[in-house]
Amino acid sequence: MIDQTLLPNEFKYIYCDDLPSTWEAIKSLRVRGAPAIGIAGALGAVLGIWNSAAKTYEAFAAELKSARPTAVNLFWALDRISRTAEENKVLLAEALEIIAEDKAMCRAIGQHGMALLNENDTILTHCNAGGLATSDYGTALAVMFSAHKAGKQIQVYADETRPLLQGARLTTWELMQAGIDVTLICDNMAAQVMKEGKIQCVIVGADRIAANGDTANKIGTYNVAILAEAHGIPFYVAAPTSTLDFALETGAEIPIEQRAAEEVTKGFGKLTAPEGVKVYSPAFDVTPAALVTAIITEKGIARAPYTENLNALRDS
Ligand SMILES: CSC[C@H]1O[C@H](OP(=O)(O)O)[C@H](O)[C@@H]1O
Repeated sequence: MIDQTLLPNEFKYIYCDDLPSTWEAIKSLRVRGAPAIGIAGALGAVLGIWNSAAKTYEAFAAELKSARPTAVNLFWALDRISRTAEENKVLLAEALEIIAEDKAMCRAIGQHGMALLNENDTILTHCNAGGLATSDYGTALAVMFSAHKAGKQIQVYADETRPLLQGARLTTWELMQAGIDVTLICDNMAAQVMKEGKIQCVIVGADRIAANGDTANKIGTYNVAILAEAHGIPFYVAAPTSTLDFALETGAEIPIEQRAAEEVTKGFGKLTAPEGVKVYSPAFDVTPAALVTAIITEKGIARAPYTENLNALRDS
C-alpha cells in the first residue's frame, strides 16, 4: 500500500505481510479513508490467518477493529471476511471482491454526482476523499474526476484539514495529478471564500452515516456545513452505501476517534505549542442531516427525509 504519511514529498509503497504491520498502518494513517481502511482490514485478516493458525479469526478481527473506531467500513469488511471463514470459502477471493466492488462504487458515485455540477462551478472540499481513501478514484473526488473527464470546467478549493493535513498533502496532490484546478486554503479561510462568492457547492466524504443521514467525517466538516448553510451553498456528502450504518438511528451513536496530542502540538515533527499543554483532538465530527443537501451514493442521490430515502436506496 502507499504510505500516505509520506505524501506529497515521497511516493513509497509499504508491504504489510502480517496482521501487526497492517494494524499499525491503519492506526498511523499510512492507509486511511473509510473504504481504504475496510480493504486494508480485510486483507490484514487474511494475512493473520495465513501467518498464524494459533488464533481464531475472531481474535484477528477484534485486533484489527481496535485500530480505529469511526469508519464503519473496517467493521463490516472484517465481519464479511468472518462470514467467509465460517462458510469455508476462499478468504482472499472475498477480500479481492470487496476491492472490485469499491472500484465500481467509486465510479458510480462520480457519475451520479457530476450531474450536480454546473460549468465553471467551484467546489470546496475538506480532508481527502480521493483515490487514496478508497480502492481508487475516491468518493467526493470521484465527482470532480468524473466532471473533469466529461469536459466540465470546474475548480476546487481544498481545506488543508488540520491537524494531519490530508487536504494540503493528499487532495491537492491528487487533483493536480488529474490536471484539475485546485487552490489550497487554511481551514479558517472557508468562511471568507464563501462570503466572496467563490464557492458554488461543498462536496465531502464520510466515514459513517447513520440511518437518519447524520454524517461523521473528518473534524472540521461540521464547521464547513454550518458555513455552507449560512451562505446558501449546497453541502453534498459522497459515500458508498457501504458507509451507511443503519444500526445507528442517529449520529449521536457514532464513536468518535480521539487522537494523540502530538498530532496537534508537534505536527510533522515541529513543536508549535508548549510541551505538556492540554489537547483535545477528536478526529471526526458529526454533521446533522439537516445541514446535508444530498448524499451521493453509487445507487443514486438521496435527499431528505434520509431515513426512508437511504433505506430505499440501500434496497434498490
Ligand atoms: C472516502 S472516506 C474519506 C474520509 O476518511 C478521512 O478520515 P481519515 O483521513 O482520518 O481516515 C476523512 O474523514 C475523509 O472524508
